[in-house]
Amino acid sequence: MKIAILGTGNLGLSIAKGLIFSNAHTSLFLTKRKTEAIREYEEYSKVTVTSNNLEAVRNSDILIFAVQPTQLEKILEEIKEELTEKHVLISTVTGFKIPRIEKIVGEEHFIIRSMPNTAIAVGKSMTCLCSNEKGQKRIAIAEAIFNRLGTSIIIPENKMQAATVICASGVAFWMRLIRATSQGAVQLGFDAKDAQELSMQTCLGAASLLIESGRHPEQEIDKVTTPRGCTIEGLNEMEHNGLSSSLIKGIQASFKKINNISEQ
Ligand SMILES: NC(=O)C1=CN([C@@H]2O[C@H](COP(=O)(O)OP(=O)(O)OC[C@H]3O[C@@H](n4cnc5c(N)ncnc54)[C@H](OP(=O)(O)O)[C@@H]3O)[C@@H](O)[C@H]2O)C=CC1
Ligand SMILES: O=C(O)[C@@H]1CCC=N1
Repeated sequence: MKIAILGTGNLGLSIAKGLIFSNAHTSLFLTKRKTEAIREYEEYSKVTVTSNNLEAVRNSDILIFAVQPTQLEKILEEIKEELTEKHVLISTVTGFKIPRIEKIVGEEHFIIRSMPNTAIAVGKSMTCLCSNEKGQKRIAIAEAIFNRLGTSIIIPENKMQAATVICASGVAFWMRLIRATSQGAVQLGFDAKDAQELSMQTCLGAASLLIESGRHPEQEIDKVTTPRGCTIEGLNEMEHNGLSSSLIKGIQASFKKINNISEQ
């Protein structure tokens, strides 16, 4: 696949790393205006680093846009005359809806919105996808790319904001939970390095149990909570202090904010 990432910042570079390390491209163009920070990626085979978006578009079939929301309109205006029927446009830009993209480049193009997360750099992104009507014919290409870099699901566009909160912001939420449990482990006597290892691996194991068994979290909790034991003691103390409620409220606040941003 001839792929271009237009806007190789945090997310764009995470996608690039995932593509490079899974050998998913036949050529990969990485663009940004100040290229010094990503110049080293030219060492990888079939990777071109450039500030020239038009060159990247001309030489690629799949265009992944990973600029900030305020930068997307400008870049679409810049490249729209270069678009042909071979191009599949995949936007990762938060809150920038498909009709707005169509208004700039035209409805005749294959347009897909994707919401990956930064775990794409290690091939573990949960990515949500949706498309315009035309794009339905090419969404399998986006699935193929993002399934190499984790897991993907197709959702209606009106759920993209919610998906952003749960999956993209979600990485930050889970990081805090890992940090908090590491801090707890340090207080119980582990050094910081071991504490983080215990916390990360336990988190991975818990998620893997659910993924592999298909069971509900409470079924797994029942297996751990010995009557009158330490697990239920700790769990109930966390709930008295609002663990579940605080997470749900945080998710709601995040969702409210994302809806406000995309109305602006
Ligand atoms: N971070 C995340 O977890 C997620 C982010 N997103 C979305 O992805 C998008 C990117 O986010 P993020 O990576 O964090 O943002 P960054 O600011 O890190 O990256 C944007 C990049 O775009 C480059 N850029 C800006 N204008 C142009 C241009 N005209 N031509 C070429 N490159 C350009 C910038 O570099 P330079 O200034 O050198 O040009 C910068 O490196 C956002 O819309 C965000 O909402 C979506 C899912 C998850
Ligand atoms: O925090 C944000 O607004 C963006 C969207 C999801 C991840 N980063």
